[in-house]
Parts: sequence; C-alpha cells; structure tokens
Amino acid sequence: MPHLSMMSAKNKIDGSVRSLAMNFLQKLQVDDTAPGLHIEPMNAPRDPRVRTGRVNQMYRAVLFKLVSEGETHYVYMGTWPHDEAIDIARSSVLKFNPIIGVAEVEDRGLPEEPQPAYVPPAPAPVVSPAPESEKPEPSIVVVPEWTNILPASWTAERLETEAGISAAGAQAALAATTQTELVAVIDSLPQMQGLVLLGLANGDSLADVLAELRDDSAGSTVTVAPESQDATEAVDPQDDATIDRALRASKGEFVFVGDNPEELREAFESLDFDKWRVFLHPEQRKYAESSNSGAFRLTGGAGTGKTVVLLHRARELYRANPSARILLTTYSRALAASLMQQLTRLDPELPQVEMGMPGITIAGMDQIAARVLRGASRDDVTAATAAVLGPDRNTLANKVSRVEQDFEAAVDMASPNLPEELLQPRFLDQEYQSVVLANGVVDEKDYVRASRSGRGTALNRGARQELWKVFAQFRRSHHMNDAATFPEIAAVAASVLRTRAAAGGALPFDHVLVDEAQDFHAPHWLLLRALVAEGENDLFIAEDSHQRIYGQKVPMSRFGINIRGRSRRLKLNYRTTAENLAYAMSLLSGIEYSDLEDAPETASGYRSVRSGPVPSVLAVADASAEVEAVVSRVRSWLSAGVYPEAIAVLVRSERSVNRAVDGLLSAGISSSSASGGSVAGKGKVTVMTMHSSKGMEFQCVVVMGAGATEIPAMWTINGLPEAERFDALLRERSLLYVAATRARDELVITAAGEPSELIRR
Ligand SMILES: Nc1ncnc2c1ncn2[C@@H]1O[C@H](COP(=O)(O)OP(=O)(O)OP(=O)(O)O)[C@@H](O)[C@H]1O
Repeated sequence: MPHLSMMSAKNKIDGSVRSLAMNFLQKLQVDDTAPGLHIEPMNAPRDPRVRTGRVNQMYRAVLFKLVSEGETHYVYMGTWPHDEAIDIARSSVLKFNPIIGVAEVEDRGLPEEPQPAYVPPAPAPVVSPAPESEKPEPSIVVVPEWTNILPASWTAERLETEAGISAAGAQAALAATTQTELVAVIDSLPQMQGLVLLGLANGDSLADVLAELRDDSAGSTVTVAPESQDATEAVDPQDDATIDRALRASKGEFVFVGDNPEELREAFESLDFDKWRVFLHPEQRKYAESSNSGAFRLTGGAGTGKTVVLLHRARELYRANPSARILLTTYSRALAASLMQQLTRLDPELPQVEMGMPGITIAGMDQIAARVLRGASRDDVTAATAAVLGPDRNTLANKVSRVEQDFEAAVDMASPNLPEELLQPRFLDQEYQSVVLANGVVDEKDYVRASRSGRGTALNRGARQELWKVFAQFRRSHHMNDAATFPEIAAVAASVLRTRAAAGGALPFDHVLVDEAQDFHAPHWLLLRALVAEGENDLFIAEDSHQRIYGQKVPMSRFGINIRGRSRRLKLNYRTTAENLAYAMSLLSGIEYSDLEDAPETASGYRSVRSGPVPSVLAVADASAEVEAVVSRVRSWLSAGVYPEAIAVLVRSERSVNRAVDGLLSAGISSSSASGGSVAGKGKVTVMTMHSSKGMEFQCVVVMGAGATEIPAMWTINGLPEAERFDALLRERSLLYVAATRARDELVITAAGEPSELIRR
C-alpha cells in the first residue's frame, strides 16, 4: 500500500469537492492503480515526479510520487479546478532544503516560461471600501511603523546559499520596499523558507533562526538536517530517499499519514480550517512534546498559539500515559468551556473526565477549588477553613458576590485610623488576597509579621494594625452568613490538599496545564501548587504579562513554583495580520512590563506571516456619531461578504454594550450581546466587553470607546495609593491590547471626542 503525506495547502475547497477529494485519497492510500483515480504524469513538468489524479470531472488533485526502498510515497499538495491544477502541477518542484532541513514545494513557474523574476502577489484587502454614498469617516493616525526590514548585509546570493531561500524569493525579498510587501513575499514562499526570511527581517541571527526551525528534540526519530556545511554539500535535494525521510518527520507544512486511514482523515479535516490540529511550528511541537524536570513557563504575545500548545501537550501526556490524571485549567469557567470545545476538535477520542479520574479534566480554577472541597471529608474542610480564616470559622456555604461593597461596609464598621487611599475597596481586596490569604494570616499578630513582597505600597506596623481591624470585620460579617469569597475558597481548598499531602494522601493530578495564568490571584497559585506534587512535568504554565487585565502580579516563586531556566517565549503570531500586530504592539511601546517573576517582559520580536489592511482609528465628535461610525463599518464588512458571526464590537463597559447593540439593531443589523467564551449566535454580530473578549478571536473587530472619557476608566484608578496607580493604568492599557489582538483580518478603533491618551502617540 502506498504511503501518503499531506501538505498544508493555501487554497480551500468547498464542501462537496472536499468529500470527493477525501474519497480519492482514501482509495489512493489503499491502491494507486485503482480504476477511476487516473494518476497521470504531466507533459513537460518542472518536476518529473508530479502527478494529477481525478477527483471528479472538474477537479484534479496534485501529487508527487516518490519511490524509496521499493515503497511508493505520495505527497498530496491540494485539489484545484482542472486547468489550474495542471498549471500548478507543471510549475511545482518537490525538493529537500538542505539548509533548513525540510522537504518543500517551490513554485518555479511554467516550463515554457523563463524562470520569472519574482513578482510578489499584492496583499489583498479582506474587505472592500465602504460604498461611496456613505459619509467618509474622519480618520486619525495610524500607519504602523516599518519595523521589519531585511538587514542590508543580506544579498540575494547569501540568502540563497546560506539561508536556503529560493533564488526568486531572495530577489523578491530584496526588492520589497515596505513591510507589507515583504510579508507578501514571505507568505508566498514555502512555509519554512518564509519563516527563515521573517526571522532575518526581524534582525535575528541566521544561526538562531535555523536552530529554532531545525530543532529535532521534539521526539522525532528522523534526523534530516545536515549538521555541518560539508553534510549540506553532500545532500542531493532531489533524492527520493532524502525527501522521503524528511516527510516522515512530519515537519512544517507536511504531515506524514502513511497508510493509516484514521490519520489521513484527521489530517484531511484540518487542511482547510483547523491547521493547528496537525501543522505545528517546530517550536510549538517542541513545547507540546518535551519533557521538563519541573514547572515550565511558556510566554508569548496574543495569538502566538499558547493555547494550541497546551491542547497538544494535554494529548501527548495522555498518549504517553493513559492512566495519568491531567488537568487543563484556566482563569474562568467560560474560558474552560472554550478549551473543552477545542480539545474535542483536536481529538474527540480523548477522555474528558471528572477530577481525579485517568484522562483530561478541564475546568476553571474556581470550579476546581469547589470540587476539592466537595470531595473532601467534613472534618478536613472544617480544619482547613479554621486554618485559613480563623479558628471560629468552619463553614463556607454561600458565595460572597459583592466583595468591594463588603469591604466598604467593613471600613464603615471598623472605622480604622488610616488615609482614604488605604481604604479603597480595590486596594483592600488585593491586600487581602496577596498578603492575608497568601500567607494564611488569621490574626493581627500574623498580619503584622506577614511578607508583603511584591506589594507596591509600604505599610508600617501601625497601618497594618489598623488595616487588620477592617479584615477582621470583613471576616466577621461573612461568618454570620456562612459566606466566603472565591479567593477564600481557593485558599481553603489548597489547605485541604496540603494537609492531605503532608499525611501521605494522594493529590488529584499528575500533570497540570494552565492557560491565561497572568490573571491568577495569589490563592489560585496556592491551589495550583497544591494540586500536583513537585516533579517531572508537574506544571506547564502559559501566560502573557501584556494581557494581565485582572488582579495583581504575584511572583510564582512565592508559592513554591520555580521555573528557573525553564521559561520560553513563542514569537510567531498565527492570529493577526502584520499590520494589526504592529498596531497592537504600538499600544504597549515605551511602557515597562514585568513578568510574573518581576523580570522585564519584552514586547519585541513578535511577527506575523499574513498581511492585510492597516487598522484605522476613527475619532468622531460624540457618542452618537461613534455609534454611527460603528454601524457604517459593520455594514461595509457585511456587504463585502463577511459573516455576521465573524464580526465583533468590543466595548469598555456594560453600559456601552447596550448602546452598541441598540445602534446596530436600529440600523437593521442583527446583533446581540455575549459574555466570555461565546459568540452572539448564527447570523448575529457579537457585542461584548473587552474583558469578555479575552481568549477569543474574530475576523473583523471594532474596538469601540477609545475616547479619553472611557479608557482608562478612571474609577479603576482614582483614589488608589500612588504605588498602585501605575499597575491599574497598565491593566487599562492591557485591556486595549487584548481587544485589539482579537482581530484576525481587520481592526477599527473608534473614539468619541478626544481620543484616549492610551492610543495617542
Ligand atoms: N500551528 C498553527 N497553525 C495554524 N494556526 C495556528 C497554529 N497555532 C495557532 N494557530 C491559530 O492561531 C490562533 C491563536 O492561537 P491561540 O489561541 O492558541 O493563541 P494564544 O497565544 O493562546 O492567544 P491569546 O493569548 O490571545 O489567547 C488560533 O486561531 C489558532 O488556531
């Protein structure tokens, strides 16, 4: 039976042709001489191994046929209408790239044409401009800075011989005069060549770029990359056996499915829409498969595929040991629900199970805390509650829903002798989580001695004594109602597990994988550490400090999570265009961020291989003109054929959600509000808060409400102690960054009145 490799084609085929193409490949995998397949060589092709096969009367599949050690190996490139398929087949060459160490397909042009001086395809805007009858929208700013340009030391010859770029690609790259043109060249090259060029254009050294792409440590048993210059020279790029070996490594844009029908189905289904299911970047594959001696942290900007790595890693851990108990967790229940759906898409066969069972458990951290308490004995919960909240507490029957109001009431009752800014509910809440709960403080004496590392505002002994009056009152009022906050419940659950572990009892999980960890509060970290024993592959933590929009930064090391030497960053953005990415990064420029360990977090080096329209910022006179501008932009997207469910309007406050929905509805555009993790529904434009949009993505996005009066929302900042204000302002900036990075293709920002200082440059 012939073996088969699938290539991640750039074109898409529609439903009926898809199932015929799948049928064709299933037959080919069994017998390439089967009647009806019509596997035919081409007349005068660039590569004699190219074949076409008959999918139906109108469509042809394009394949390469290799023979290595007596075995036939077909490479499926894609399916196209008959004439196009013939041209693609005749102009394509399958080869091994000895410098990058991968198989690749190069477009060399039709044989009767001279090898063309390369003309990069113009990047097509996704959306046509608004109809002329509509009022022109006043636009201020924004052309992203031209940051990606190939260093002048790269000549065409060096690109070809040292970096493995095709001759035509090298010429085109040097001829590109803008970032957009360069991205268009990159997008048209074989994938790995494109990634090499992208790295060089970002100023990375060739050695670093190649090391990243050629990494074979990810469990691949096939080593194809030559190790030295001599070896490079010895490799014949056209040799069938060499190409065959490279394809079997399933790297980059190829996946080897051999003669396995299940793998064929999985790879085929992901070809058009869900490439992330099978085609991972070598770095993504490495982090999904590597074994780590302890806790590991994966950082990376929005859209770099952190969630994709977590999903693959969960599957790899399960495959390596089906009796392992694996937890995939995140900040909220809504995001966990989205992880469940994505894991099912990756592999519906994976067992998604209840906590403590072999398989993969997916839940938000607060759900996990509740389950730990439900599964513990009454005595254990009573003891842990007393240990965390004080000896007179033993039940936690009700949830506190209005924490800030309860702090206000506690201040009134306790009337401490302190300046106003130390009595702000937001400050008190953070102090309570990060110091009181994190240190297991139960009385004034504990609080006076507790470590406050990482907290901005210094507090002397007297201030702490006064503050403790508030915390004690806060606890007393909840005692009367048997009520507890979510962070309190997480801290109690962690205490239950720590006591169990100290007595030699079993912990619920063998491996814990975390998404969106930048938003965890201190008790979440306590619980996380307590869920799994320290050891190999215990914790795998994905986070992006630039997306911290809740709570406070707390160093993981305070909770016994040490990632020293085990922290890596993903840089390739799979979600957004280079233009949207440049705009989103400009929102962060000049601002110092630090990661969970308080080390400076760089916002540089992120890149995208796609190009699209430059984002626009529309500054209009007032709120009603802003709604009009939003309606007009949404309408132009809809009339250009964008599906309503692929469009989102993201706003700063709940109040603005209604304003946007009402505006769209009265203009006859179907829309409704949605909260985290879900969209408004089929046929509807989604309107949601920027907070709710975390973790989501849409083809076209309007970020509405970037006016000076809306963002930063001053109620989140005013009244805070000086040292906390910077962090609060940073969260508002991050919120804009989160919102702007939800857009795949097109991004518009609107502001009523004066634009916010956060978007002015
Ligand atoms: N190897 C890949 N091939 C194709 N698409 C990919 C790949 N990796 C990720 N993607 C796509 O890129 C987008 C972003 O991926 P993902 O959500 O994992 O990123 P993220 O880093 O978790 O983003 P955020 O921090 O914004 O939540 C998704 O649409 C995902 O399907």
